[in-house]
Amino acid sequence: MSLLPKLPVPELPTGPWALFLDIDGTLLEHAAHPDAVVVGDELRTLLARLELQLDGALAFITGRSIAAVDHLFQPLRLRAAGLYGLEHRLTRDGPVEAAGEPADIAALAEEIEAELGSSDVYIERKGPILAVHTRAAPQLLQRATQLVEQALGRLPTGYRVLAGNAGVELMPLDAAKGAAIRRFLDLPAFEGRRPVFLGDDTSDENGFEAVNEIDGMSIRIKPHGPTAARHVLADVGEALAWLGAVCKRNLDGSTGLVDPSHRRSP
Ligand SMILES: O=P(O)(O)OC[C@H]1O[C@H](O[C@H]2O[C@H](CO)[C@@H](O)[C@H](O)[C@H]2O)[C@H](O)[C@@H](O)[C@@H]1O
Ligand SMILES: [Mg+2]
Repeated sequence: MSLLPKLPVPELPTGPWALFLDIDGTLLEHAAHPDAVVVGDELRTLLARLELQLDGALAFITGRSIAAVDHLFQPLRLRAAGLYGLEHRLTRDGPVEAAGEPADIAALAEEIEAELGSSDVYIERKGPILAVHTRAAPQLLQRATQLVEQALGRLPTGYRVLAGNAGVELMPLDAAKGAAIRRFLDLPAFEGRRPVFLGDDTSDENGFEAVNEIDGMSIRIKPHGPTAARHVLADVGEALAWLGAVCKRNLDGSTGLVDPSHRRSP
């Protein structure tokens, strides 16, 4: 990670490319509760157009479950890696293997719920991942972090604690956005394309590192400190404006965004 000044985001990537999108804090403004975010029709239309222009080489890379993503964006369904890559939908209409909740994570969730659960603290149970949201009670973030860190000692090895945006998450070590992006790049629809990844959070840093390693474009939204991303955008508004400009330029036919030799894959 570096504090070096970041390059402005290029107007458009050159050559065939693929788009990987974080959701919260990148495409959607944060809201008081995970269920309170708003997906507008304009965003749905923009994503559907970009997906078409990219011949299917677009995927959500998110900490949410894919079921939660589908609910938010319905009726739009896109390729997705959910739960930081623990879940995948590799084709638009393909199946998702939902990850179950291990008994020890369920017990921990109930324990934290008993101590902190209130209208101000939301404990989001996402199968093997537990997120404790303290946006409405920032004074409880320290205690929430302490509880999940203490639990690490009791759980089987293979879990880590990651600071979230106004909260904290406990997750398996193999939940990582970089690996999720690499998995998509092995698919025919993504072959030979340069990855472009937009994200806003600590959990996106691993994705930035992965795309940097393969000559992709890493773009961090609203960085608060050091980031591995090579480009920055100020906020969700700028991210949407950039995506909108990319889409419009392609509609105008003035970019090589779509390589016509690429077959549209399922
Ligand atoms: O990887 P992302 O797509 O950015 O998802 C990260 C987490 O986003 C959600 O929580 C965050 O957004 C909520 C809505 O704005 C906000 O209320 C919460 O404080 C944020 O932490 C989602 O609920 C999590 O499951 C994701 O991991
Ligand atoms: Mg995010």
